Amino acid sequence: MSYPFLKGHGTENDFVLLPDHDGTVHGDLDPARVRALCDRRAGIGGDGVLRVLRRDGGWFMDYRNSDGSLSEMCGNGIRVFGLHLVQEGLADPTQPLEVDTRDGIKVLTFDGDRITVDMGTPQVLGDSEVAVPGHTWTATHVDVGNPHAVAFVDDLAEAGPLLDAPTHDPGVYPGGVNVEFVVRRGPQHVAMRVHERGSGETRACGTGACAVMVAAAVADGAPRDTAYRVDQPGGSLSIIWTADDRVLMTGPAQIVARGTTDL
Ligand SMILES: N[C@@H](CCC[C@H](N)C(=O)O)C(=O)O
Repeated sequence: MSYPFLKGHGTENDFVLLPDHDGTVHGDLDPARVRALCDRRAGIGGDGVLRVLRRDGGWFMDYRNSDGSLSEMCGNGIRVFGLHLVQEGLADPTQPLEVDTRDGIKVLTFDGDRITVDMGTPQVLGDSEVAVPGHTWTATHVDVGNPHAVAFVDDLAEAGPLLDAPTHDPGVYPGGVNVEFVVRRGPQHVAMRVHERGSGETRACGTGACAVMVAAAVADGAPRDTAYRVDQPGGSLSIIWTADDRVLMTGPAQIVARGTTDL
Protein backbone atom coordinates (compact mmCIF):
# COMPACT_ATOMS: atom_id res chain seq x y z
CA MET A 1 0.00 0.00 0.00
CA SER A 2 1.41 3.42 -0.95
CA TYR A 3 0.55 6.48 1.05
CA PRO A 4 1.72 10.12 1.16
CA PHE A 5 4.33 11.47 3.55
CA LEU A 6 6.30 14.65 4.12
CA LYS A 7 9.58 15.18 5.91
CA GLY A 8 10.21 18.25 8.05
CA HIS A 9 12.20 19.54 10.98
CA GLY A 10 12.26 22.22 13.65
CA THR A 11 15.81 23.10 14.74
CA GLU A 12 16.84 19.74 13.24
CA ASN A 13 14.46 17.72 15.40
CA ASP A 14 13.09 15.83 12.39
CA PHE A 15 9.77 14.18 11.67
CA VAL A 16 7.89 12.12 9.14
CA LEU A 17 4.46 13.69 8.59
CA LEU A 18 1.56 11.44 7.64
CA PRO A 19 -1.51 13.26 6.29
CA ASP A 20 -4.43 11.07 7.36
CA HIS A 21 -7.24 13.56 7.82
CA ASP A 22 -10.06 11.09 8.41
CA GLY A 23 -7.88 8.42 10.07
CA THR A 24 -8.59 5.81 7.41
CA VAL A 25 -5.06 5.52 6.00
CA HIS A 26 -3.24 4.44 9.15
CA GLY A 27 -5.94 3.18 11.50
CA ASP A 28 -4.35 2.66 14.91
CA LEU A 29 -0.88 3.41 13.45
CA ASP A 30 1.08 0.31 14.35
CA PRO A 31 4.28 1.11 16.36
CA ALA A 32 6.19 -1.16 13.94
CA ARG A 33 5.21 1.16 11.07
CA VAL A 34 6.42 4.19 13.05
CA ARG A 35 9.76 2.46 13.70
CA ALA A 36 10.08 1.55 10.00
CA LEU A 37 9.35 5.12 8.86
CA CYS A 38 11.81 6.60 11.38
CA ASP A 39 14.61 4.13 10.58
CA ARG A 40 17.53 6.23 9.29
CA ARG A 41 18.95 3.48 7.09
CA ALA A 42 16.00 1.37 5.93
CA GLY A 43 13.29 4.04 6.20
CA ILE A 44 12.74 7.78 5.68
CA GLY A 45 14.37 8.68 8.99
CA GLY A 46 13.10 10.83 11.81
CA ASP A 47 12.99 11.43 15.55
CA GLY A 48 9.24 10.86 15.41
CA VAL A 49 6.05 10.75 13.36
CA LEU A 50 3.41 13.48 13.18
CA ARG A 51 0.11 12.11 11.95
CA VAL A 52 -2.14 14.90 10.68
CA LEU A 53 -5.71 14.13 11.74
CA ARG A 54 -8.94 16.07 11.72
CA ARG A 55 -10.89 15.84 14.96
CA ASP A 56 -14.06 17.64 16.09
CA GLY A 57 -13.77 20.11 13.22
CA GLY A 58 -10.17 21.03 14.09
CA TRP A 59 -6.69 19.54 13.78
CA PHE A 60 -5.15 16.87 16.00
CA MET A 61 -1.40 16.22 16.15
CA ASP A 62 -0.96 12.48 16.70
CA TYR A 63 2.72 12.43 17.76
CA ARG A 64 4.76 9.20 18.08
CA ASN A 65 8.39 8.83 19.15
CA SER A 66 10.73 6.95 16.78
CA ASP A 67 10.44 3.79 18.93
CA GLY A 68 6.67 3.82 18.33
CA SER A 69 5.71 5.10 21.80
CA LEU A 70 3.23 7.92 22.37
CA SER A 71 3.95 11.27 23.94
CA GLU A 72 1.62 13.97 25.14
CA MET A 73 3.34 16.79 23.26
CA CYS A 74 6.11 17.73 20.86
CA GLY A 75 7.19 21.38 20.77
CA ASN A 76 9.29 21.28 17.61
CA GLY A 77 6.82 18.96 15.93
CA ILE A 78 3.85 21.26 16.44
CA ARG A 79 5.63 24.10 14.61
CA VAL A 80 6.31 21.74 11.69
CA PHE A 81 2.68 20.54 11.85
CA GLY A 82 1.39 24.15 11.71
CA LEU A 83 3.70 25.06 8.83
CA HIS A 84 2.46 22.04 6.89
CA LEU A 85 -1.16 23.14 7.31
CA VAL A 86 -0.28 26.67 6.13
CA GLN A 87 1.70 25.43 3.13
CA GLU A 88 -1.19 23.18 2.07
CA GLY A 89 -3.67 26.07 2.32
CA LEU A 90 -5.41 24.37 5.27
CA ALA A 91 -4.67 27.15 7.76
CA ASP A 92 -4.49 30.95 7.51
CA PRO A 93 -1.14 32.25 8.82
CA THR A 94 -2.63 35.67 9.59
CA GLN A 95 -4.86 34.05 12.23
CA PRO A 96 -4.03 32.09 15.42
CA LEU A 97 -4.16 28.35 14.70
CA GLU A 98 -5.49 25.88 17.29
CA VAL A 99 -3.96 22.39 17.22
CA ASP A 100 -5.22 19.69 19.57
CA THR A 101 -2.67 17.35 21.18
CA ARG A 102 -2.72 14.68 23.91
CA ASP A 103 -1.87 17.60 26.21
CA GLY A 104 -4.83 19.64 25.01
CA ILE A 105 -5.17 22.52 22.57
CA LYS A 106 -2.11 24.63 21.71
CA VAL A 107 -2.33 27.95 19.89
CA LEU A 108 0.19 28.83 17.17
CA THR A 109 0.88 32.26 15.70
CA PHE A 110 2.95 32.90 12.57
CA ASP A 111 5.34 35.80 11.97
CA GLY A 112 7.30 35.32 8.74
CA ASP A 113 9.40 32.18 9.21
CA ARG A 114 9.03 32.25 13.00
CA ILE A 115 6.26 30.34 14.73
CA THR A 116 5.23 30.96 18.34
CA VAL A 117 3.42 28.28 20.33
CA ASP A 118 1.56 28.89 23.58
CA MET A 119 2.73 25.77 25.41
CA GLY A 120 0.51 26.31 28.46
CA THR A 121 1.34 26.40 32.16
CA PRO A 122 4.47 24.56 33.36
CA GLN A 123 4.70 22.61 36.61
CA VAL A 124 7.91 22.60 38.65
CA LEU A 125 7.75 19.40 40.68
CA GLY A 126 10.96 19.08 42.72
CA ASP A 127 14.37 17.47 42.44
CA SER A 128 15.72 13.94 42.00
CA GLU A 129 18.88 12.40 40.55
CA VAL A 130 19.80 11.52 36.99
CA ALA A 131 23.02 9.77 36.01
CA VAL A 132 25.19 8.64 33.12
CA PRO A 133 28.24 6.40 33.62
CA GLY A 134 30.65 8.34 35.85
CA HIS A 135 28.38 11.33 36.60
CA THR A 136 25.32 11.96 38.76
CA TRP A 137 23.42 15.24 38.94
CA THR A 138 20.45 16.68 40.76
CA ALA A 139 17.76 17.42 38.19
CA THR A 140 14.61 19.50 38.41
CA HIS A 141 11.37 17.82 37.36
CA VAL A 142 9.52 20.18 35.02
CA ASP A 143 6.31 19.03 33.37
CA VAL A 144 5.28 20.95 30.26
CA GLY A 145 2.67 18.41 29.22
CA ASN A 146 5.38 15.77 28.99
CA PRO A 147 8.00 15.03 31.68
CA HIS A 148 11.49 16.53 31.79
CA ALA A 149 14.46 16.25 34.16
CA VAL A 150 16.70 19.33 33.86
CA ALA A 151 20.28 19.01 35.11
CA PHE A 152 22.68 21.97 35.20
CA VAL A 153 26.17 20.67 34.38
CA ASP A 154 29.65 22.19 34.19
CA ASP A 155 30.24 21.09 30.59
CA LEU A 156 27.83 19.57 28.03
CA ALA A 157 30.49 16.96 27.18
CA GLU A 158 30.11 15.49 30.71
CA ALA A 159 26.92 13.76 29.57
CA GLY A 160 29.06 11.61 27.26
CA PRO A 161 27.76 9.96 24.07
CA LEU A 162 24.21 9.45 25.47
CA LEU A 163 23.83 6.14 23.64
CA ASP A 164 21.64 4.88 26.49
CA ALA A 165 18.95 6.67 28.46
CA PRO A 166 20.31 8.38 31.60
CA THR A 167 19.20 6.58 34.74
CA HIS A 168 16.42 8.28 36.69
CA ASP A 169 14.09 7.54 39.59
CA PRO A 170 11.20 5.45 38.20
CA GLY A 171 9.13 6.44 41.22
CA VAL A 172 9.34 10.08 40.07
CA TYR A 173 9.04 9.30 36.35
CA PRO A 174 6.94 6.12 36.02
CA GLY A 175 6.41 6.74 32.28
CA GLY A 176 10.06 7.57 31.57
CA VAL A 177 11.53 11.03 31.13
CA ASN A 178 13.27 13.36 28.73
CA VAL A 179 16.59 14.46 30.26
CA GLU A 180 18.19 17.83 29.52
CA PHE A 181 21.80 18.78 30.32
CA VAL A 182 22.28 22.54 30.54
CA VAL A 183 25.12 25.06 30.79
CA ARG A 184 25.02 28.83 31.16
CA ARG A 185 26.16 30.89 28.19
CA GLY A 186 25.32 34.37 29.53
CA PRO A 187 22.45 36.32 31.07
CA GLN A 188 19.14 34.71 29.96
CA HIS A 189 21.14 32.50 27.62
CA VAL A 190 21.68 28.76 28.09
CA ALA A 191 22.76 25.80 25.96
CA MET A 192 21.52 22.23 26.26
CA ARG A 193 21.72 18.66 25.04
CA VAL A 194 18.81 16.29 25.40
CA HIS A 195 18.19 12.57 25.61
CA GLU A 196 14.57 12.09 24.60
CA ARG A 197 12.34 9.36 25.90
CA GLY A 198 11.52 7.13 22.95
CA SER A 199 13.95 8.76 20.50
CA GLY A 200 17.44 8.92 22.07
CA GLU A 201 19.68 11.97 21.77
CA THR A 202 18.16 14.45 19.32
CA ARG A 203 19.45 17.72 17.86
CA ALA A 204 16.76 19.71 19.69
CA CYS A 205 13.63 19.35 21.80
CA GLY A 206 11.01 22.10 21.99
CA THR A 207 9.30 20.97 25.16
CA GLY A 208 12.79 20.33 26.59
CA ALA A 209 13.87 23.88 25.81
CA CYS A 210 10.74 25.16 27.59
CA ALA A 211 11.48 23.00 30.64
CA VAL A 212 15.08 24.24 30.66
CA MET A 213 13.98 27.87 30.46
CA VAL A 214 11.57 27.39 33.37
CA ALA A 215 14.24 25.70 35.51
CA ALA A 216 16.76 28.45 34.66
CA ALA A 217 14.25 31.23 35.39
CA VAL A 218 13.43 29.66 38.78
CA ALA A 219 17.14 29.31 39.60
CA ASP A 220 17.79 32.92 38.50
CA GLY A 221 14.76 34.37 40.27
CA ALA A 222 13.99 35.99 36.90
CA PRO A 223 10.91 38.19 36.64
CA ARG A 224 8.11 36.88 34.42
CA ASP A 225 8.12 37.98 30.77
CA THR A 226 11.92 37.67 30.58
CA ALA A 227 12.99 36.06 27.29
CA TYR A 228 15.64 33.32 27.36
CA ARG A 229 17.64 32.05 24.42
CA VAL A 230 18.08 28.27 24.51
CA ASP A 231 20.81 26.96 22.17
CA GLN A 232 20.78 23.34 21.06
CA PRO A 233 22.94 21.46 18.55
CA GLY A 234 20.24 21.94 15.88
CA GLY A 235 19.49 25.62 16.50
CA SER A 236 18.13 28.15 18.99
CA LEU A 237 14.69 28.79 20.42
CA SER A 238 13.39 31.85 22.25
CA ILE A 239 11.28 31.10 25.32
CA ILE A 240 9.23 33.42 27.53
CA TRP A 241 7.40 32.51 30.76
CA THR A 242 4.66 35.10 30.95
CA ALA A 243 3.10 36.98 33.86
CA ASP A 244 -0.06 34.91 33.37
CA ASP A 245 1.99 31.69 33.82
CA ARG A 246 2.20 30.48 30.25
CA VAL A 247 5.28 29.43 28.32
CA LEU A 248 5.66 30.85 24.81
CA MET A 249 8.13 29.09 22.53
CA THR A 250 9.30 30.74 19.28
CA GLY A 251 11.38 29.11 16.56
CA PRO A 252 11.59 27.98 12.95
CA ALA A 253 10.14 25.05 11.03
CA GLN A 254 10.83 23.61 7.60
CA ILE A 255 9.26 21.06 5.27
CA VAL A 256 12.07 19.50 3.21
CA ALA A 257 10.47 16.69 1.21
CA ARG A 258 7.17 15.25 -0.02
CA GLY A 259 6.44 11.90 -1.57
CA THR A 260 4.78 8.54 -1.29
CA THR A 261 6.09 5.48 0.52
CA ASP A 262 5.27 1.79 0.70
CA LEU A 263 6.70 1.39 4.20
N1 LIG B 1 11.12 16.42 20.50
C1 LIG B 1 9.92 16.80 21.11
C2 LIG B 1 9.45 15.95 22.27
C3 LIG B 1 8.97 14.60 21.79
C4 LIG B 1 8.33 13.75 22.88
C5 LIG B 1 9.29 13.23 23.89
N2 LIG B 1 10.33 12.40 23.34
C6 LIG B 1 8.50 12.45 24.96
O1 LIG B 1 8.44 11.22 24.91
O2 LIG B 1 7.91 13.10 25.82
C7 LIG B 1 9.81 18.28 21.35
O3 LIG B 1 10.29 19.03 20.48
O4 LIG B 1 9.17 18.70 22.31
